[in-house]
Amino acid sequence: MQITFIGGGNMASAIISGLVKQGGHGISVVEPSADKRAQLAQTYGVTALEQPPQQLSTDDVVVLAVKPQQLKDVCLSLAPVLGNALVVSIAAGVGIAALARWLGSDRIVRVMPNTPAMVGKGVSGLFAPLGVGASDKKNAADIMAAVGRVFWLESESGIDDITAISGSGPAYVFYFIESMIAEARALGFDDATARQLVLGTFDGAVALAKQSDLDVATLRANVTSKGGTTERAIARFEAEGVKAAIQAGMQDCRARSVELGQILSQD
Ligand SMILES: NC(=O)C1=CN([C@@H]2O[C@H](COP(=O)(O)OP(=O)(O)OC[C@H]3O[C@@H](n4cnc5c(N)ncnc54)[C@H](OP(=O)(O)O)[C@@H]3O)[C@@H](O)[C@H]2O)C=CC1
Ligand SMILES: O=C(O)[C@@H]1CCC=N1
Repeated sequence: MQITFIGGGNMASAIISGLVKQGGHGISVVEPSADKRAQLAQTYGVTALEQPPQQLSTDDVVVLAVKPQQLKDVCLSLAPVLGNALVVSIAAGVGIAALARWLGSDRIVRVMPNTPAMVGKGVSGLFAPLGVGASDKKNAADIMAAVGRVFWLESESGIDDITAISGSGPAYVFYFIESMIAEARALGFDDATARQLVLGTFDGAVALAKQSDLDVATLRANVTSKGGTTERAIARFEAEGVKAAIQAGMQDCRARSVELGQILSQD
């Protein structure tokens, strides 16, 4: 596959790193920053361009990896050279109808990836409208499968849903990790030890949740001895509304995805 990324920032780099490890693809990246171009070429051995190619072919796949706010201008400038290339947009919010209007093509798949793609542990939600063919869907899924797990969504609003779960989710997890490391430091552990204690705990808990036949609520109950220490911590979390805050945060995240789509898709 010949894949051209438009935008070589955080998420594009994460996907490119997985594709390069897999091998067998021709990858180029269009990126305005000279420093980022040099870094991408050096780290991944990809072709880094300042401007999009003069013409794309029907067999090409173009991955739109710029910020949602940059997407309209990027699509309008791509339209004359796009030909009939398949477009994969990883941008939050902006819907297929607006993309199709700006690109003059509806051969589009939307994807919501996440940054653990960088280490091959990404989770991506994909949506393709009815007119997109099976081989285009397979190509889009193959790109994302190179960096992790792939889930097809039945409706485009599923992209907003999954943004609130897995797209933004790594930041929620890092927030929890950061909070625990800060408290471990406050208890007197040095930075490296605090990090190992907390990351080891996450690693172990996730591995146990994946391997166990028990659901996570039971696994939590198994740590929580009656009258013991964990019970106090969980009681404080509940009293402070931590679970409700996490759920409300996810709802706000989803609402922002919808709002971005409404604001940025107007014309
Ligand atoms: N980060 C994440 O966890 C996730 C991000 N996404 C989506 O991925 C997209 C990219 O996000 P992210 O990688 O974090 O953002 P970044 O800002 O890291 O990357 C965007 C890149 O696009 C470059 N750029 C700007 N204008 C153009 C242009 N005209 N042509 C080519 N490149 C251009 C930017 O350069 P410069 O900095 O010089 O402006 C920047 O390097 C967003 O739409 C986001 O919604 C989706 C899922 C997860
Ligand atoms: O914060 C954002 O808007 C992007 C989309 C999902 C994760 N990062």
